[in-house]
Amino acid sequence: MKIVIDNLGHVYPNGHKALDGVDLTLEGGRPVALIGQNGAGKTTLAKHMNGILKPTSGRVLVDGEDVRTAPTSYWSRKVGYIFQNPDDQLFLDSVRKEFEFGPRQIGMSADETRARMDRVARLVGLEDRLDTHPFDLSPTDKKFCTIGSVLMMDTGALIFDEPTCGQDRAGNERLAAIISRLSGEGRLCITISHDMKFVTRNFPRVVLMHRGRVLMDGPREEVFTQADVLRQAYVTPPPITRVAQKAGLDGAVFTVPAFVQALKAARARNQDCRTSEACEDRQEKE
Ligand SMILES: Nc1ncnc2c1ncn2[C@@H]1O[C@H](COP(=O)(O)OP(=O)(O)OP(=O)(O)O)[C@@H](O)[C@H]1O
Repeated sequence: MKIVIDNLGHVYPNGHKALDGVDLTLEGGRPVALIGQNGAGKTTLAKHMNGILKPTSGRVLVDGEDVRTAPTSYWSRKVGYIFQNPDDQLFLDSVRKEFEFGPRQIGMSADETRARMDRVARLVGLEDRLDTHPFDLSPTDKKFCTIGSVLMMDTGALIFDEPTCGQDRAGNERLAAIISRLSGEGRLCITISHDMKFVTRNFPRVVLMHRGRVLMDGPREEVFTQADVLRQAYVTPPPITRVAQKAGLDGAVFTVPAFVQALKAARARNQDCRTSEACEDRQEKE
């Protein structure tokens, strides 16, 4: 799946310009995080990728097809959108019915639907809850029910809008495992998130938005070392990254093991410096 966004602009009917010349190419099985402060335009951008919104200028191409040329129902078979609030998505009286709903709309056979349901229910951890009413699920499982119902459509790309909102640590780990699995299958996973710990741990590519534009797009290691740009966009790196930066450790540090490694490397460099004549000379000069 390849999504090309070409000079995309979006002005809402009330005249508010939410996107202003966005250029992006999203492709393949490398998970991408969309970050930026509230109102930066992340959701507006993502909603163009499956035709929920149509460009007011520029173009969005999904596998070469312009999103303006077909209704949202067509794009939802190609790009799944998992909304932030499960209550906006769930409306049937069992997990099973939620999972069957999408496939039924597109005329999938009963056998195919059953086979998919087995796979998806296992992936989202709801194989024992298929006959439960979604409103009787825990908030975490409710979220996984919405994810499962979208996964049933077997789309090449998936958009997760604030998926960690209201999740506990175990929920975040389940989510990370699902995104990793889907990416490993070559699906394009795009995630909107304000949770920088989740972003830095799970998304090799990060797109930073600010006032309807892309401010940075690159590997997380590059994006999270641009402290000035992040500040300009009101994005705060995770605490461990900030501590490492304040301590002058090299590179972008996102985890405790990486912190320990960077600290050891810095100590070893200092040790080498103390024992080498060249460093002693340099230190004397300094
Ligand atoms: N239906 C709408 N009509 C008018 N303006 C809107 C509409 N939806 C969003 N906006 C405005 O467009 C801008 C971008 O909103 P959007 O929801 O895309 O931002 P976001 O980066 O996803 O923010 P958040 O992180 O809070 O979800 C904001 O100023 C928002 O108020």
